[in-house]
Amino acid sequence: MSMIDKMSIMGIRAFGPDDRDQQVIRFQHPLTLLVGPNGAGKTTIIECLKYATTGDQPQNTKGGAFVHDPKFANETEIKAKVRLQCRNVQGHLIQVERSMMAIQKASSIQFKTLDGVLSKKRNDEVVHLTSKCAELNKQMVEELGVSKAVLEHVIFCHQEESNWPLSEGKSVKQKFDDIFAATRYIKALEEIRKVQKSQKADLRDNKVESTHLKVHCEGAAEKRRNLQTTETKLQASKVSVEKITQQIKPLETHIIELRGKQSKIEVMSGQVEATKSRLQQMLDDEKKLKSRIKNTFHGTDEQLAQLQNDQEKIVDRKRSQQLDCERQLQPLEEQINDFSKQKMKYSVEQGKLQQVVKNAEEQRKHRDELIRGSSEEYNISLPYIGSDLSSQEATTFLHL
Ligand SMILES: Nc1ncnc2c1ncn2[C@@H]1O[C@H](COP(=O)(O)OP(=O)(O)OP(=O)(O)O)[C@@H](O)[C@H]1O
Repeated sequence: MSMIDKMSIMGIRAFGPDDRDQQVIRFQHPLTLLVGPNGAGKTTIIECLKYATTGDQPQNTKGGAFVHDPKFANETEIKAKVRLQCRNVQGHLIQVERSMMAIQKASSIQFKTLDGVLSKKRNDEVVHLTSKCAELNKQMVEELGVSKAVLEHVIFCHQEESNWPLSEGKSVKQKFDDIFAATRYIKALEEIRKVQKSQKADLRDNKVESTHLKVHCEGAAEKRRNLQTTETKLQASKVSVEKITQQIKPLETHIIELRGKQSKIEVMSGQVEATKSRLQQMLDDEKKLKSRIKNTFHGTDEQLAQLQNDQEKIVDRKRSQQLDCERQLQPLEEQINDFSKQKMKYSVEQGKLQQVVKNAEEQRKHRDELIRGSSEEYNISLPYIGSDLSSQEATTFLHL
């Protein structure tokens, strides 16, 4: 629980602005009673407590009325300061200091709020939070663990406003709502309902999804098991493949050797085939030769050799005779050639002459027609009318 230890006031309302005017109030626990005559400053102390904790000045003090009046001090400038020392909700010592300034102008007082500072011990080190860099009022609410509404309307309630529970219902309700943070609570409830609703929807979706996921999980587990089995099989297969590969290696070498042998055998079988076909050819030749042999020789090999020798000599002689004949034949062939050429020449001449004869025959026929035509025209009787005219007859006709 938070607790107020002491507070010093300077330059607020009737409290003077000089250092010697500074008043320090030590609060007793569990209860402190402020007793004094009217105008002694009891209300001011409560106002200062509220100001120090919430940062709020009393109502109707805008324009610097909360600060000690400069006219009273015969000063143009008054600096007011409230310093409050207390224990926060964790029991740690904290101190808050707030300052204001009132400057006397010709016809009015200018008011300024100066920086506030919250000092706090953290790990044996004093940390200062200024109102420049932190939200001092919010920080104080957190430190004291009491809401601003409670500080304002309950703990440090101004005497002039202490009758608020008797005021009209709407404002009473508003204050109670603020004190009990009902508005926030209602908002929070609404928010919780919204979140609950959305989470229920999410939950429904998640349930459906989880059903699907369960199915997927089971499927995945099944697949994982299958994968494991397959991997085991694969491993075993790899081992056996390795073994077989090792066994195959010498076999491959053997196969290479066998292939070499096979190609040699193929070459040899080709040679055998060729030999066989040659043999067959020779057998056929032998058969043919044997069929052409009319008289079988029954003598010895030497006699056969002698006979062959004789035959070769005869063949040589015949060849020499053939050569002689060929030599004699050559001029005869040349003569035949010349004769052929002459024959060709005569044939050409014969053709030409035949053409001349044909032309002469046509001219003669033409001549005969002319003679017959003339004899008919001039009524000349011809002895050989109707048959071809001889040259002499034609010449005779021309000399008539
Ligand atoms: N701006 C100011 N400058 C100087 N003095 C001021 C200023 N405002 C108020 N005062 C004086 O401060 C005193 C107010 O004191 P306060 O109201 O705190 O006394 P109180 O003890 O609460 O009196 P009561 O018992 O009548 O409520 C008054 O004497 C008033 O004249």
